[in-house]
Amino acid sequence: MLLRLLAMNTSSDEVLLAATNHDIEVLRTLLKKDPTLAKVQDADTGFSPLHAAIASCEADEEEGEDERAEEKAVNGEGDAVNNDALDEDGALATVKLLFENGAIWNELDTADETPGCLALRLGLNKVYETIVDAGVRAELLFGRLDQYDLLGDGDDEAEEEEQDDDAIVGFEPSPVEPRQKAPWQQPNGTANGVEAVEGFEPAPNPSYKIEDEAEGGTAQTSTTTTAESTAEEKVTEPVLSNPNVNNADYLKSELTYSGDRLLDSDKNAVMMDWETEIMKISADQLAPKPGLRTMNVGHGMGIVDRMFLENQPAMHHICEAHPAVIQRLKETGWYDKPNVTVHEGRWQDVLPKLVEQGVVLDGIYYDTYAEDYKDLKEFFTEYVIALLEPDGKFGFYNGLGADRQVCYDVYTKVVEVDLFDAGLDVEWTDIAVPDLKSRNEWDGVRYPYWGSIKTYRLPTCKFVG
Ligand SMILES: C[S@@+](CC[C@H](N)C(=O)[O-])C[C@H]1O[C@@H](n2cnc3c(N)ncnc32)[C@H](O)[C@@H]1O
Repeated sequence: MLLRLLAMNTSSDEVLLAATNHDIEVLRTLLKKDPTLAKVQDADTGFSPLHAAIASCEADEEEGEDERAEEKAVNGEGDAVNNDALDEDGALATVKLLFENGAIWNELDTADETPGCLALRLGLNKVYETIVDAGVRAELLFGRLDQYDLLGDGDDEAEEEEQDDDAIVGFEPSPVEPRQKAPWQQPNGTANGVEAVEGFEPAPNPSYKIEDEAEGGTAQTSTTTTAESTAEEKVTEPVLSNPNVNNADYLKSELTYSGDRLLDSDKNAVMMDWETEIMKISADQLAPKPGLRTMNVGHGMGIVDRMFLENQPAMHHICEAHPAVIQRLKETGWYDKPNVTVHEGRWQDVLPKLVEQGVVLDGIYYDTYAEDYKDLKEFFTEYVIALLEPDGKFGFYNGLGADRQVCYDVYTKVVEVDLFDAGLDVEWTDIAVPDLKSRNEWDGVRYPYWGSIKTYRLPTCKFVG
């Protein structure tokens, strides 16, 4: 890569080369002239300067096996292995400088790796942690901006509707994990088809844009970055490739219960039997003894509701919005079970009524489908705090960013901060994710998730004491 870049002479190439060489002085000069250069991408590899700074710590492909073995012996398995690898500090300084200039933490290269994926794969732990921190700051910042954007003046319905239809680029829903969508997840899940969220430091020229979603949701995002182009010049047409990714469309779609899974009409897994252990531990954490008052939002296959009932609650509320699932609840006798109340409708409509009625609960679980992080946030900021006993517990299905480790790590921290803002402390219980691929769990499912993630982090939240 180094040689190829040497032959180039545009500002983009210069910045990629300086990043590759961890040449802080040159990089600083280039970025001072044009900070948007922190966001360029190499046309062939899709490398951003962040990728370049990290990738130069990787062993050369031409390097012989013997040399590599020798270096591994010196550096230890899993550590970065070539001479440049010894310059993790250089990579770290470069990465920090790039973030200060608005580099994008979750940009994908053509090999479908973000800078964080690369750092993790190469064992560059300090760089990885810096990227996670930058991702957290960027996501928190955009979360706040999103909130601010949605506030509007509050008295113009047309304006509010319009705002709902707008999308900040980088906040597109994703079919990669439709159960819970983190804002950055790209519409079609392909490499380079992503318009990502900026780095944490306010860039001199903020480059996120508000764009109207295309009607019908059928095309793809395309991002073109030429050697001289900037983030502002990227051509982005974010639209949905999956008609079921928003909650309203999902609730109108057909569902299929087939043995060990519940699929939507696009063959996305709404719920799968392998998640039983997660449901069991969640119910046990939230209602550890008989006689408690519990609620589950999102019935799905009814697994977590069965687990709640095993713990003999004094009352158990179920809130479910999909007509096919409600039909199933009727057919399988849930309406007749003692101490169970089924609430038909979206939690957004049901919960305000429960608050009004003065319902108080000891345990609340949230596991819906085709909703975004901001829905989960609204759920705990508005309703958990209104319905939960002072010593009650709240849990949710934690699949945010579960398609890659760096995103999962970022959202673990983002949700922790937002929970704390809402007055809730979270404790994580680690559960090993089974090897779903070798068990053929994804056969017949459109978008597998939990791909590379080995540990599910199960949240149990209590009011800050
Ligand atoms: C992933 S499944 C829940 C699986 C469940 N935890 C289990 O153990 O089987 C999600 C459920 O949430 C329901 N749902 C989606 N959006 C909803 C909303 N806004 N309000 C209430 N239920 C919703 C879906 O119809 C679906 O039944």
